[in-house]
Amino acid sequence: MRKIKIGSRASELALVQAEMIMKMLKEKFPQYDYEIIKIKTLGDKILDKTLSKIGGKGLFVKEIQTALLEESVDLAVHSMKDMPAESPEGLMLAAITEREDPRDVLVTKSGKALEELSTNASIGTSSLRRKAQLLNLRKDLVLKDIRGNVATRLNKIDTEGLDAVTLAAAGLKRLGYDDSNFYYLDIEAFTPAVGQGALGCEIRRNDQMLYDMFQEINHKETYNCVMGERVFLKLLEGGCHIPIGAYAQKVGEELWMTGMVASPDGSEVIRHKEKGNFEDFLKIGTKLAEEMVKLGAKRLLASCENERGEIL
Ligand SMILES: NCc1[nH]cc(CCC(=O)O)c1CC(=O)O
Repeated sequence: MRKIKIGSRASELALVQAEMIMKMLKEKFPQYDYEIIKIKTLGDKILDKTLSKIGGKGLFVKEIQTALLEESVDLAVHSMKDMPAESPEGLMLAAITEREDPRDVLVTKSGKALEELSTNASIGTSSLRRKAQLLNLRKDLVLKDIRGNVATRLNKIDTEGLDAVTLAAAGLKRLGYDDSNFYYLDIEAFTPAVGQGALGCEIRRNDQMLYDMFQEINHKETYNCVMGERVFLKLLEGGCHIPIGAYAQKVGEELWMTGMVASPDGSEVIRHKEKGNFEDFLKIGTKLAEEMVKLGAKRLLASCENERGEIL
């Protein structure tokens, strides 16, 4: 009997996510054995530098992809937000599961709204996208770089004396945090990261059995939305770290997608919406990128040569 080995980062969130996928597999395919194998990635080992300085988002997935290629695991569960634009040769994305809440959350001790924070309040985040959008809404805010897993970042409200931290709702919810001190940032005014809230299942391209199994696990609606967002990201970002985000959703029989590009100081934010037939997700992502270039996204992108940072 085949045993399916699932590779996961060792963080609490990554393990919860790997367990969610394992449970879905077990329910549909109880005839197989499953095991989660923890893998330490470079992004987990280096906690004292901002991510961009050590190589960007691929850091969280590279070791797991190597384990897949070497066949020490058969499946990798990733946050789609952390996945580079393309899978390495020999691997493929077999499924994307139903999206959790895509919004970002401001966490304070007492559940304050963004408008309620005092002047010059300090907020912990290392994400260029979150920094730019926070500053765009409140230019008095003082942004502090923080790294580490979700629990570590939440603790920094106390340990570093911050007024708030911003995190993805999806991670907080999956970890079971009580949301009484959450302030959900409005998705129209605060664009999520591409793929935020969605999980991707990566396999070896030649693993027909797992490929077939995952056709029953894939969430078509989330798949179209996230793949559309990723086309937008690939066309605009081009390996350059700038504040960028996108969010697509199904509305009736249509797909509506919002794109966002900003200057790192938040003084300029360009947002634009495109919509079209739900199956035309690649076209819509492409059109959105083209329209945003016309609106000045190129000029903001050009500034990235001197402004490098984390994009997540
Ligand atoms: N950058 C790490 C990361 N990757 C995915 C999530 C959240 C879960 C998700 O988006 O699915 C997080 C934590 C966070 O940004 O708060």
